[in-house]
Amino acid sequence: MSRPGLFITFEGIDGAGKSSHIEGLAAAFRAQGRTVTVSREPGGTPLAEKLREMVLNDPMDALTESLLIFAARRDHLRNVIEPALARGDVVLCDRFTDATFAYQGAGRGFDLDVLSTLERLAQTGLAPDADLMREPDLTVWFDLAPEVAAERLAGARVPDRFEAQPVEFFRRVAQGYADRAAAAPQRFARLDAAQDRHRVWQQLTSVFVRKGWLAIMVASQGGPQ
Ligand SMILES: Nc1ncnc2c1ncn2[C@@H]1O[C@H](COP(=O)(O)OP(=O)(O)OP(=O)(O)O)[C@@H](O)[C@H]1O
Ligand SMILES: Cc1cn([C@H]2C[C@H](O)[C@@H](COP(=O)(O)O)O2)c(=O)[nH]c1=O
Repeated sequence: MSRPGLFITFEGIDGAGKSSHIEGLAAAFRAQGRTVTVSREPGGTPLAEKLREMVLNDPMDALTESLLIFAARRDHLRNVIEPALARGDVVLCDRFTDATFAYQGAGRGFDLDVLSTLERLAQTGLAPDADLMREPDLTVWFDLAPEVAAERLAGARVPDRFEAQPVEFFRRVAQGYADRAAAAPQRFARLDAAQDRHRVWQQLTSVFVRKGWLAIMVASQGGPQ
């Protein structure tokens, strides 16, 4: 019997530790016989990856940034996410629309109502139910103090336009995530991302075990190297 697709997103400020765990989680789902699509935003299609390069590197105002991000998102939904969900895949996506509300909304101070309008335009009319606005089934929020994230990233790579922002920007972004989580507590799972990698992995997999999406045996075997 085919299983319904699952759309799972990973959120948090830069350096919170999301990427360190996504492949491990994909392996855990595959070990249970699920087909997994791993992707990221902005990005995930050739067009969206081109838009990502611009958003991360070229100077622009917050409206331009938001329009490009939602354009990338629609292309990603049309060509990758919706087809994968229709096949019954588990889709693991490094960031989605909560990032737009946190970074462009809370971080840059851009109008949240305009973002909600763009969200509805970009995320509706693609699923089998034409009226459905696609949203994640679960959003895992790696919650970490901006000062700790900055320490983790220091010297790790050349900073992009976002990573180069001051710590005050990331305080606003972190508050943006907290507001999103408070508004949708059923969808969000908060992890204490200040713990070491192994403990973060344990927190992460226990969320999926509690939901009945991963077996305890599979969850306890994987994890960070
Ligand atoms: N629990 C942890 N404790 C200490 N360091 C960690 C932990 N998790 C990840 N790191 C390190 O912190 C840095 C950032 O991790 P990672 O790239 O996974 O974060 P991210 O949330 O995906 O960041 P970004 O969104 O900016 O790509 C990496 O150098 C990684 O090795
Ligand atoms: C989806 C999305 C992303 N951003 C920002 C957040 C990050 O700084 C970068 C992506 O880099 P990562 O290393 O892949 O996490 O883009 C944003 O500002 N708004 C968004 O909607």
